Amino acid sequence: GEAYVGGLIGSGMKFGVVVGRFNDLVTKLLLEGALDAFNRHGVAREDVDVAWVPGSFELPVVAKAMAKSGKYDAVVCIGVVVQGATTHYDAVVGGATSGVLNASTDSGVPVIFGVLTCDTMEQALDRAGGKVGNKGGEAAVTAVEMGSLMSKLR
Ligand SMILES: O=c1[nH]c(NC[C@H](O)[C@H](O)[C@H](O)CO)c([N+](=O)[O-])c(=O)[nH]1
Repeated sequence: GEAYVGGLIGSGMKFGVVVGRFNDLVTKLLLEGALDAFNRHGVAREDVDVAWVPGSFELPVVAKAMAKSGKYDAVVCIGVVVQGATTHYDAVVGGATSGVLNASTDSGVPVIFGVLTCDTMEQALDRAGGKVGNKGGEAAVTAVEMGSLMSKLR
């Protein structure tokens, strides 16, 4: 039987990125990390389209539109939800999580969940280029691997 393996070189592939403006002190760092990772994995800057939305709750509708456009090998969603500062934390996280999953499974295009759900802003910053790494960069590499894998399944 076949062994399908996604590669980590994204040259010639196209990606969409949807970024939440809420907590943009951190989401900007996550986006930078994603763009840097795409570059390091051979993706040309002009092959990455970036859309900004007000918050994580708005990520799914734009991610789904990008995925269904047929223009992208994969879509990355970037957001930050901080429990300590959010009265409706569960609503935002729940909506973003189920919405992003639906955008992916409904369109058949990988939509990568790069939404930080942290207790404190410090934890979020640690995951946006701090001592824990950059989750935006990790989401971009996941997008390259998934885009590559999907192209082999067609
Ligand atoms: O991305 C976030 N959106 C948040 N709210 C906005 C939400 O995503 C929608 O933009 C808003 O509910 C309008 O639909 C947050 N808080 O509420 O704290 C948050 O921490 N992170």
